Amino acid sequence: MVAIFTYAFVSLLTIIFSYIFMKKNKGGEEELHAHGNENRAQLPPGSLGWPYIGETLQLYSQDPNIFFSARQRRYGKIFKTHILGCPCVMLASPEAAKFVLVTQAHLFKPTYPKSKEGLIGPSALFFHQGDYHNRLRKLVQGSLNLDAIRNLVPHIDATAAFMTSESWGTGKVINTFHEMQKFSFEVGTLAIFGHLETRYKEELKKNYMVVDKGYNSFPINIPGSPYKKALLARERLRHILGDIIHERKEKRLPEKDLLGCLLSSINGGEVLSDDQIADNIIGVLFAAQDTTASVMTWIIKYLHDEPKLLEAVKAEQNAIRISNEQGNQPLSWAQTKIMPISYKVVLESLRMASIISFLFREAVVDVKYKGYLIPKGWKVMPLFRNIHHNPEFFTDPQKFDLSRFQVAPKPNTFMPFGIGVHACPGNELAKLELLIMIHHLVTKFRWEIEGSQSGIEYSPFPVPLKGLPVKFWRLE
Ligand code: HEM
Repeated sequence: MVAIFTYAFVSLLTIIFSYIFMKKNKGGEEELHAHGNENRAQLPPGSLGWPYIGETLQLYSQDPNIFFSARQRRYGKIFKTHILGCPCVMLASPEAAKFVLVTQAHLFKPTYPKSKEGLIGPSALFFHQGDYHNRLRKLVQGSLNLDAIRNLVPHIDATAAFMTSESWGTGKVINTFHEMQKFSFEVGTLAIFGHLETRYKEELKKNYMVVDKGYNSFPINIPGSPYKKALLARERLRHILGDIIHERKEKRLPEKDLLGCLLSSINGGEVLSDDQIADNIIGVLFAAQDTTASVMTWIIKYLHDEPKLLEAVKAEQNAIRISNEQGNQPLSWAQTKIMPISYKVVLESLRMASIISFLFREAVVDVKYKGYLIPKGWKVMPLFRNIHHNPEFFTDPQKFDLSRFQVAPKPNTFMPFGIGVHACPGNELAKLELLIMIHHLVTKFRWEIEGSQSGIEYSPFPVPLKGLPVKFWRLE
């Protein structure tokens, strides 16, 4: 009964949401007719579903991966659909992903619902193309390059040690995803601010969590709704960031963290405004936290499910721990570079979980690709997960198998961090923090997954059901 009500409720919300979205995007349908018969014939195969709602209900009433792979089986690697009020072209081939994200990236712009843009901040780099994006991207990349992150190793190591010592190890059930969110938030703030006073960090964390919750909720701006609460928390975040920015400006210290890079940027005599800086800080926190936390949660599950592999990872990490006087010395940058088994665990987990299953772009002009028309205004979605799970590129794709990374995957078949001008500038930091967390987990704990339920929930990234409840016991 509850399931029927939930389904009916979700369906109703979906219809309302589709309608609102559709009104905003009415260009899509009109575009389709404006092209006339000749071009209409060139649209990719696939179904646009029912009038107005398209295939939105089908997408939301099942696992999205099944929705996409069923259509790929039926129509091939390029197909059209209509979801959330938008006509879309789905692309499940490496060549098509490269076309949209790299070689012809100027024909496609990033696109996000306005409600989400408002929560992060309109000046965050991932909403932009062109000069402003280039400028911001250089700054973000500069603060996350290898030289910058190698200095973070002792701090990430200390954070992982502290977090796993706090409440773990007593056999109490913990929500793995929530714990990993705390960890990735700490690492994110390290990269952004270096050392930040605890009172600021606590305020940021408290309000950021409300924003994060609202981001994943239905965007209805009425008092008490998670979305409204998130908007209010976003305002508070802006104030806190305003104070931090002000303090940093007063100190006039040339820091190399992201805030330092943003503050010292001068372009044609112009500095970035405090709003631009705040939007980009919230943007990076957003890009860094749930992504890394979801992948770490999957790693804990995969290692649990593969006992032999877990033993091999333990042997690799214990050798390092012994050379560090049983963990009394911190991990070094050089040591994080000699973890070949653990590194492949990270890569294979990124492939298996494909937590960013697809990206959204929008065609800025009519585009022809492989004889098909992608009309201006249509959404275009490179389907990473379909590519990562295609047996043409990864044999027996459902199997967790490190040997597939013995050689580099074929070009554009492995894109967990995207490709092209918007590819993830935090990818090295993400892999580094995952390796450091693996080191602490396998050398100090054994763990059991609580309950027998398997399944996936979306928050919005896929994570094991209920955030993977796990009992950890200390090894010593
Ligand atoms: C395992 C963890 C992560 C995954 C899977 C991931 C994945 C991605 C992907 C696929 C994109 C491309 C989006 C697009 O093309 O539209 C992206 C962009 C981005 N990521 Fe990550 N990311 C992760 C962690 C991080 C971390 C730790 C940071 C920062 C500390 C970060 C910062 C960013 C930023 C700022 C962008 C936007 C870049 C731009 O638009 O130019 N990410 N990420």
